[in-house]
Parts: sequence; C-alpha cells; structure tokens
Amino acid sequence: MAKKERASNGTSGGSSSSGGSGGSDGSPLSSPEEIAPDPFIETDAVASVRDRITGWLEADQPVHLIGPTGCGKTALALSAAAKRGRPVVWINGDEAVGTAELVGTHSGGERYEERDQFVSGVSKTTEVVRERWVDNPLSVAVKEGATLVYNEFSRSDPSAHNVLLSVLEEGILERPGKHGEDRTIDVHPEFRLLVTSNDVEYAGVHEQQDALLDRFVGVNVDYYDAETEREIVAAHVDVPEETIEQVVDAIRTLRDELDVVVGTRAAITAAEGLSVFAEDGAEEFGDELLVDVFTDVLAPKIAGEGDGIDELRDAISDAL
Ligand SMILES: Nc1ncnc2c1ncn2[C@@H]1O[C@H](COP(=O)(O)OP(=O)(O)OP(=O)(O)O)[C@@H](O)[C@H]1O
Repeated sequence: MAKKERASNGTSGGSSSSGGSGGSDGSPLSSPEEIAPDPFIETDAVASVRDRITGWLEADQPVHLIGPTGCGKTALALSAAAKRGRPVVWINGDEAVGTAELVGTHSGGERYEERDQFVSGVSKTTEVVRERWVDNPLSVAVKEGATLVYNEFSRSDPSAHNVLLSVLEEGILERPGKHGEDRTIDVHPEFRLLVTSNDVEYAGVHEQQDALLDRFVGVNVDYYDAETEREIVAAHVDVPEETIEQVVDAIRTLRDELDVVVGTRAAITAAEGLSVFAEDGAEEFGDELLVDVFTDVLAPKIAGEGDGIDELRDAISDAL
C-alpha cells in the first residue's frame, strides 16, 4: 500500500461531522498531542505562517485563517492549536450548526421522585422532571480555556454566531435556553478562537456579520512553494522521488491553467493513484496515465456539468 501510515485526525480528508470529535470519553476536548497533525511538514513557509497564527493567539486575538481549498488551512490551524499546549475543541461549520450546536441544549428530562412525609403514615410522592443541560463545543471551550478551532466557519448560518460577539467583546458567553444563575459563563482567560474559511466561501456562502469579522485578525494563506508541496506529498505517499516531482509539477501547471481549484490534497490523491495504476516499479509515467489519473482526481469538481468531463480531460491533456 502506498499510503503512509498516519494518525487520523481529520486533516487528510476533511471531517464531515459538525461537532468536535474530541476525546474518547465523548467530551469535545482533545489534548494538544491528540490533535497535532501527523505527518506535519514544517518548511520555512509552513513555520512562518503557523508562527503568525500562534503569535496572534498569544496576543489574545481571535484569528481568521483564509485561503483556497486544500491549501493546508486545517493542518495549519490544528498545528497552531497544538503548539499552544492548551486543550483543543474542534467544530466543523455547516448549515446544521445553530446556536444550540455551539453553546448547548437541553437533552430530555431526568425523572426522580420527591417524597414528603407529613405525619407518620401520611406522605405524598411527587414526580419531578429535571431538565438536563448538555454543553456543546463553544461552552466547553470557554469554560476550560481551550483553543476552539472552528473549521469552515463561513458555512454556518451567521445568526448562530451572535453568541460569539459577547464572548469576544465582554468575555461572557450567554447560553440561551439555559435557566438559572449559570445561564452565562465567564470566558476563561486562556480561551482562544481560531476559525478557517475558504476564500471563495468567505464572501459567498453566508455573509457573516461585519461586527463579528471586524474582531478577528485575518491571516491569508495560499498554496505553498513547490518544495513544500513535494515534501507534503512525500510525507503522505510512499512513492519514488521522481513520481513526487512529476505529480507536483503537473499539479502546479494545472493550478495555473484550469478553471477548477487544484489543491495540495489533489496532488496527494494523484500520487496515491499513480502508485497503484503504474506498471510495477515505474518511476515516471506516460502522458495518458497522467491525464487519466488527474481527470479522475479533479472530476468531482465539475460533477453534473454535462460535457464537463470531456472538456476537463482535454484541458488537462493540453496543459500537461
Ligand atoms: N504542513 C503539512 N504537512 C503535512 N501535510 C499537510 C500539510 N499541509 C497540508 N497537508 C495535507 O494537505 C492536504 C490538504 O490540507 P488541508 O486539509 O489542511 O487543507 P484545507 O485548506 O483545510 O482544505 P479544505 O479547504 O478543503 O478544507 C491534507 O491531506 C493535509 O494533510
């Protein structure tokens, strides 16, 4: 198998669940060691942007990491969060994320009986239903002083994020729906927020409130230099150096020439494909195999576009 053994932490395929996976006890909290991406390549380019992120977090600034699909935002965010050495809570933005998914909700009732003994032989039993409150990632993170990594945050409905304003501005989290004195939580001084957005979706999917976006510093990232991309692909796929070079050269050409987004993940997938489809032990590949593999890898980006596949194959063939 060409795929290198690695710990699974959601950075290679993108997690689809909204809630953080967290630790094995069902808590959304993970230790820094658990979420640190592995493998994680740290060339100068990678370290410099990761250190910008950790620097801003140290300065107590919420960070918005913005960049194109598959450029390494999630890996950077998790690496920066792990570097802080605080527990980490992870959440993935999507349409289903509302205020309750962030702050918590009542999860049914707990029944118990209260017994009043009036006089000897006369008693009354009352069944009481007590609502049980379950915290969700944001509440857990602000209580524990964790780093909240909120991936693809612009995919969630902006109204879900109203609660973030008072967290960032006043250091208070309100839990709508929760009754009693502990309806609000004082934000732990070590709590930090790190959100990521795809640069297209940042403006496109849901326009987030300016009042909220203004409170973040924005760190913009792009695809890495060729040497960094080669090292990343080599860290994920066990193929000869020549194959890595050929794949990364091709990916960078296609990125410039095609209308579809061609990320570093596509390079990793193509290298995995080539290692399976190539003749045994081949280090370089014929044009036809390259075109086939890249067409398959990039096809999902134009799914449902009629003649799209033929056009994509021709464009890839012309570019390579
Ligand atoms: N520094 C790195 N070291 C090792 N692998 C990396 C590094 N940066 C990115 N990768 C790998 O490249 C691929 C894309 O990275 P990642 O998922 O972080 O990108 P992304 O920008 O978050 O993507 P998307 O926009 O699709 O969510 C993943 O397989 C990831 O493991």
